[in-house]
Amino acid sequence: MMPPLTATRSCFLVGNYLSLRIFSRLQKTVSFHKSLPVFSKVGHETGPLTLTSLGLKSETETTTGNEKNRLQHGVSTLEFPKSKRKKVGSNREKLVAAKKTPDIPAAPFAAQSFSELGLPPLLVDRLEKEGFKVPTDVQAAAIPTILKRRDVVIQSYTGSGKTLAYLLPILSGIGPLKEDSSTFDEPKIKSEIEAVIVAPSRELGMQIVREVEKLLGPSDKKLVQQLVGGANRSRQEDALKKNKPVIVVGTPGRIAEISTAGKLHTHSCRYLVLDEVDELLAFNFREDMHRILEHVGRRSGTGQQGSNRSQGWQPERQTIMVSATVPFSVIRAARSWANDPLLVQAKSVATLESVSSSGPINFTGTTSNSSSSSNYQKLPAVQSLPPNLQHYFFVTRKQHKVDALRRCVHALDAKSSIAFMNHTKQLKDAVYKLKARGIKAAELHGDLSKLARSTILKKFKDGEVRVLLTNELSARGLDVPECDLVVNLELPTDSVHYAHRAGRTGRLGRKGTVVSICEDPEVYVVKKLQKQLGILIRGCDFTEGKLLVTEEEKMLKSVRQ
Ligand SMILES: Nc1ncnc2c1ncn2[C@@H]1O[C@H](COP(=O)(O)OP(=O)(O)OP(=O)(O)O)[C@@H](O)[C@H]1O
Repeated sequence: MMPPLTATRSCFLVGNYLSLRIFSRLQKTVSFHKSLPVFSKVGHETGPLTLTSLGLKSETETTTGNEKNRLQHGVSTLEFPKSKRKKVGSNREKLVAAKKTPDIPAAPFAAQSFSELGLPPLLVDRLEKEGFKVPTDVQAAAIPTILKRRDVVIQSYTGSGKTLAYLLPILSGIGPLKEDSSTFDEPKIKSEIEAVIVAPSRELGMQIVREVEKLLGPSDKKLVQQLVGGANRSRQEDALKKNKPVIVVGTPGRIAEISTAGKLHTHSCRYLVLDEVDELLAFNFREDMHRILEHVGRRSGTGQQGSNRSQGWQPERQTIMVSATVPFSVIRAARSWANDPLLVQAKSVATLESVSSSGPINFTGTTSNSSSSSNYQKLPAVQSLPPNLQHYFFVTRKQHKVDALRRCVHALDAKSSIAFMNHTKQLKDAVYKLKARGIKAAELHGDLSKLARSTILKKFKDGEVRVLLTNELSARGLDVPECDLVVNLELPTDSVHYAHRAGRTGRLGRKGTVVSICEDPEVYVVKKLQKQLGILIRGCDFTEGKLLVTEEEKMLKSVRQ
């Protein structure tokens, strides 16, 4: 269990960052397997806060953050004279309005239709029925590239539609919606999986399953099978046998377990997707990922396990790696695991060679030769964070944090909020306090059973829970479009975690607000995050039921008194 994020620990995280980089590098020199060189030392499938990404963290930092803020938010300064204190009530109204309207005017739509991307008519029809009419930018870039059978690394900001960006080309090639679906009913001698999708958490895995089921429709939904941890394994194995799915979606541990037991046949698999790939590089996934990478799409007799690379063997599969945050370790992994992969971003498709020559590809990326923390570069944070987010911080004492959260929810009239904490015990206390104050709150963390987690998530999605208190478990991939507020009740350990937490709101062009509630000694951490992300995080106060942008120094003084 990690200690609380105290000021001292924050100092350690940020101040001693260089030492951690060196430590991380030392670890990386100890490779577990030739083909798996990039696992960092920590991380958990069920998600207590980890330092995983410290080893992945950028050594770059914007020196012109204000310039970027001007561009992103239309504000010109970080200073807020008293005369410029303003209510954010208008933002609040817009948040509610954004929820009511089905149209998303700011959505990142590029191409006019899915059919112009080369998807089969059956699939396009199904998409239209499900309300997906126009592809997003990243879908417009990724779909034709994957259809051309290229391996890809897809990087685009949270909530930009990366899931469909890889699911649609896969469903064009396999299952009942594929181009020539008449061949789908061919009797199979042996049930073979054609696509394996790996996700770091059960929730994300289940979310992807639901997305595939939606597209396959009720009569064919058994063609996708979830293999997530925490669920009954023998039931999953029975379903594999009985339903003969073509797609499996799961967590690394469970997929590897069933594969090792000889009950998952993936040697002829055509697609391997690694969703949230930078998280999948974590140390605790290394053995399971090793198994998956070695067995998915590996035709028997074509290579010896563990020696494939040295013998020039290439797996006969398409490898698709996806995340909003793509550090250089992912690029290294892609070079090792994929076949001449391309980097697909919202408006570009490039070779990986172009990445290495131009340095980091986003704020979490580091070039292999950048070793000094003073070697900061400009950070295109916009690549990882949704464009319509407003970021604030509020300073208070530890014992007043939960009350600050309550005031924040009321001030913004937020209907659906996710509040992040780092430790389960404090999280439970916070839920208790919020409930005592009449707020519909619930907890979501790894100590709960899979069933309890799904029930709570459903309640949150249905609007029965107004504030969901959770930890890093929910920071990645969780898609609740209605979520209009993210609160960091405890600060994330670094900019990568901040980006994924923040990305739970403002999805697909919607507006969203992120408020970090911190103690006075932590303000410098917020400032550091602001710099690293290249965003403006404004000081705020909650007065008379409104969120007020404050004059930063004044607020700090009043808290210190
Ligand atoms: N073309 C589209 N039209 C309308 N809605 C879409 C479209 N593509 C995706 N969506 C919806 O947008 C939301 C966000 O998509 P998705 O979860 O794939 O984002 P993401 O980029 O993977 O985010 P994250 O990085 O947080 O995992 C989902 O609710 C999805 O159903």
